[in-house]
Amino acid sequence: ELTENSEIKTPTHEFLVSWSGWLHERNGSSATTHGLPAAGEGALGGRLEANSSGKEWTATRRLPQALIIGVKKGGTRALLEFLRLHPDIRALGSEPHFFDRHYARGLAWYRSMMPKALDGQIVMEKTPRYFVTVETPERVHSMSQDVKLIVVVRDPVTRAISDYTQIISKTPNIPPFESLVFKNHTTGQIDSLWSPLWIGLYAQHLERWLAWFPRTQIHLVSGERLISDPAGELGKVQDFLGLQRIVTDKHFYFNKTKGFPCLKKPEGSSKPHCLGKTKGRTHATIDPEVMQRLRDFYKPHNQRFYQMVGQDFGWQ
Ligand SMILES: Nc1ncnc2c1ncn2[C@@H]1O[C@H](COP(=O)(O)OS(=O)(=O)O)[C@@H](OP(=O)(O)O)[C@H]1O
Repeated sequence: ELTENSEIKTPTHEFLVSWSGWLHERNGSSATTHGLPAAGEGALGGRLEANSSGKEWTATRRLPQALIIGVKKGGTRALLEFLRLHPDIRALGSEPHFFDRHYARGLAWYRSMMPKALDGQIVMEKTPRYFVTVETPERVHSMSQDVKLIVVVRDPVTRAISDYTQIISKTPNIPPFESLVFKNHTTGQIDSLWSPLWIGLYAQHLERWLAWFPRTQIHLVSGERLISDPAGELGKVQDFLGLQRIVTDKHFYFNKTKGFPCLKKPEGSSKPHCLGKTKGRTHATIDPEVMQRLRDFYKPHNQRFYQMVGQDFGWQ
């Protein structure tokens, strides 16, 4: 199910998402691709029907022009699903893990995984692990110097607990969060190399990206605001991508049972839709003292991150 973190295992096109069956609201504009009829992947696979102007449009597989590179548990799936409502975005549903795991397969393979797109449409994918893998920035840069990079960041303490919640759901016998956090329980030294904590050292990871890409090419999304004001965050992402603001507050509703914003009409459907069960899980209650230790630990790292990006995310 594409709302999960399904990873591409074999070079197959079966994972490719289909073009929207849902006609997007588009401010009455008849601009370029917005004027196309909704069509299935089959229709996009070859030549599309001639449109009203009698012109033919051919969709091709292209390398992505935008990537959601992280962070794991930041809200990357929500962002991708929301962006997908935009008729000028063609997004791969699963995580291809090209730059971190399947790089040896080559760019032709990577391109073949991408959904077909028309001229003017932006092709994108999300693999949250890219943000923290050392070799990725250089590899992405060698594919394209102009690629637009998006990072969804979330309070690193909450993010770590979210990560742990996923780990324990798969490996129920692992020790409690409170004991994994410390390298040495007696001294209270934090184990910053434990993956759920290490991923939250955003400044450290971002620094590696900034060695290859200018700051202007990296857009940061607040994972918290993506929940409290999805339309506001989506507006900024659309601006960053140079797109018309088509995904707006009209597309969202707050689902009280889920406790998260959901889509009134997701891509390819006319029914309201929330993300799957693994998104928006109930977190374990963590010892408040350990929480405070973690907040203290992240404080200087967060401050450095705010300075680097020129934005204060307000994490405590
Ligand atoms: N609209 C909406 N619905 C459900 N969940 C939402 C939404 N927006 C953001 N989130 C938050 O997304 C968190 C999962 O992040 P990711 O999708 O980046 O996770 S993953 O890295 O792909 O595993 C997930 O983390 P948990 O709450 O810990 O499950 C959510 O808090």
